Amino acid sequence: MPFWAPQRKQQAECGSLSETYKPPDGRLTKDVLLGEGGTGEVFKGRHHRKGVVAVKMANISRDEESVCREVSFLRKFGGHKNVAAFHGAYYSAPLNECSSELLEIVLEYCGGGSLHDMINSTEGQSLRETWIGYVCQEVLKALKHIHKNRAVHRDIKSPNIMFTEKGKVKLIDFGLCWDLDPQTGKCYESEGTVHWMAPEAIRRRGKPVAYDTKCDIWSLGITAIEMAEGETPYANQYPVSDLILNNDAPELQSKTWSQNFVSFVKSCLEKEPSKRWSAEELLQHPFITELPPKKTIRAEIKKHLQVLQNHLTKKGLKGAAVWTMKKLQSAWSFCTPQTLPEQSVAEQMALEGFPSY
Ligand SMILES: Nc1ncnc2c1ncn2[C@@H]1O[C@H](COP(=O)(O)OP(=O)(O)OP(=O)(O)O)[C@@H](O)[C@H]1O
Repeated sequence: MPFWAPQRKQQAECGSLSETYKPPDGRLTKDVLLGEGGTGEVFKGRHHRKGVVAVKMANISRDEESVCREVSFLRKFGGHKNVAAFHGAYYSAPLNECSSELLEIVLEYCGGGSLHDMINSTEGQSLRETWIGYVCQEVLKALKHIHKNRAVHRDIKSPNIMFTEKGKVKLIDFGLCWDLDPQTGKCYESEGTVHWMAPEAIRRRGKPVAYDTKCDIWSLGITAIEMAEGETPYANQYPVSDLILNNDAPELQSKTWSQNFVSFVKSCLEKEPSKRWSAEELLQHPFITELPPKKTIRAEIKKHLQVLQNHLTKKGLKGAAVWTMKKLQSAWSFCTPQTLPEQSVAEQMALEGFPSY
């Protein structure tokens, strides 16, 4: 059992987890690693009924409570069209004494990658304004639904916003999602990823925090700046939490953005939460209502994602080819006193089926 595994007093609890999350009644395979977070690795896989899926290998030995909470929120919100659909969670017993108990959380596969990756691999790290509006609109729809159900996501940021291959927008990572207190409508734990956190959700020394659904709206405003300018405010500054607390609300830096976009960001980034717009109100903001037809934007994004994907594949193959070339060169230089001329290596690689560039 790993050192971080909580001591489980009741064996029954363990038994009940395997009872609640029975193994799939068919095949669930995992192949390519898609990403990794604090909860565990995420693989591309195949589900016997759902076809291609994403499988999040959540480590329950490390933090059972938060994994089970994430599953319950996925169950609750996974039916919304802007949330990666939830297809089930399956218990996986530790393989040996050193491995952990896992819950295999099966989700809709988002083959277009994350918004974070898209921003970083787009030239100038800046997205078109209409694309930014479209992403915000889709995230706002998910947030309106979550907030109506008196919950907060608390981790809205570009790595948690995914695209399908068709350019649809899906929210992931409900690990920090929380039900608001039924009496007060507030949340009292300071949680989130600091660069995207609303000022009221950041703990000031010695003072308790209390915040509501508006914390997600602030994070969306920061994500909008990220899409426009390639990075969050205070990206390379320290300490970020003090800067968020003590400075005026961040704004778009460039003067080239439209008035509608500037006003949208301002409505998301009001430091006073009661003045900050709600998801429902923002869906009526002209930046959103005056967007071109969704079909048009989605087609543009789909094409862009394909170009990025092709570029990455090429780069990946090229990387593999260079690695093989170096390996072959070192192997041959070991056998023969002289290093083989590059052309011979290239010929050998062609024989091995590597494409030429
Ligand atoms: N449904 C999905 N389809 C495709 N890729 C996914 C999917 N879900 C997650 N990923 C990939 O796996 C990564 C980690 O996923 P996720 O954010 O859910 O994990 P986490 O452990 O909760 O992360 P964190 O530590 O940031 O909270 C994502 O950034 C993304 O690249």
